[in-house]
Amino acid sequence: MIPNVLTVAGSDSGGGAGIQADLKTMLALGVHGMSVVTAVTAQNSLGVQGAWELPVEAVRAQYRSVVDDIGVQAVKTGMLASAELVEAVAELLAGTDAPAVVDPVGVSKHGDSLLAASALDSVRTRLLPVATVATPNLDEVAQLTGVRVESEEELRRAAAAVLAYGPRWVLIKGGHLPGDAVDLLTDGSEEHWLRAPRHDNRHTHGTGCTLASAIASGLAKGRSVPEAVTAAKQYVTGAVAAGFALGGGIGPVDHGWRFRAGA
Ligand SMILES: Nc1ncnc2c1ncn2[C@@H]1O[C@H](COP(=O)(O)OP(=O)(O)OP(=O)(O)O)[C@@H](O)[C@H]1O
Ligand SMILES: Cc1ncc(COP(=O)(O)O)c(N)n1
Repeated sequence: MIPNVLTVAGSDSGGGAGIQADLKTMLALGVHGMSVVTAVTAQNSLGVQGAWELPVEAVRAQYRSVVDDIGVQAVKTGMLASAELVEAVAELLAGTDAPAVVDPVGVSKHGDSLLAASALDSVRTRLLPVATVATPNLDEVAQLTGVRVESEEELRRAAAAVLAYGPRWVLIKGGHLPGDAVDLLTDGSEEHWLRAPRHDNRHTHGTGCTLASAIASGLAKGRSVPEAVTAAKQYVTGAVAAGFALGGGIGPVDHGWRFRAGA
């Protein structure tokens, strides 16, 4: 049986992040990918030129179509744009019997806002409590909790501040710190440090989406959270190492790096 994984996220016309990154990751990791589109962005390697949210009923209808007929073994959320969409998706997740990986996408790599400031409170109080794993980057940690991380030691304080909102596990992504690419996974009692060499590659568009979708794919296959996160980190590290120059700015990671390595 091939597990079904659902992404609830925004479309990236450039194909490097969002829904497109999620579905490519799912194909590469051997699960069946499905999508609920929350917003459409006009986006490329230079930034986000425009963004349009879908009506909340369109998001609910897509979700119900997939879950009620096909069924899901894991869900991943990404760009949710507004408080109304965050709250609707949190309610849908709460009624779904599958693990949820919540990537609380706030700002794109180019600094374009992908979430209204008025939605932050709904992320804290409605979305994070229904997450099996929340995967904020350091900017999102600062936005959501006020904790600013400038060194590896401070990742622990960031994790505690996010866990206080109720996700079962948190993976704090230290990709924006200098030095090794170090992330901290914890549920408040166990700690797992995930360390990979930093690849000196500026083509890192979509790393966060790719990592969260890879975790959801592992959970859908029945792996534990630490096992799924460890495998996902290996996949994203290889994808960053192979990332390619596309357009005039920050190119995408290579979701197909394992196929090419084996070709
Ligand atoms: N240059 C790099 N080399 C190796 N790993 C990296 C690099 N940059 C980021 N990572 C890893 O990629 C994953 C995503 O981390 P990052 O902090 O970039 O997330 P993000 O900012 O949410 O990504 P996104 O660009 O999708 O918003 C983490 O496991 C991080 O350690
Ligand atoms: C639709 C969508 N979702 C998520 C991201 C974050 O990815 P990045 O930080 O690499 O720009 C994005 N740029 N676009």
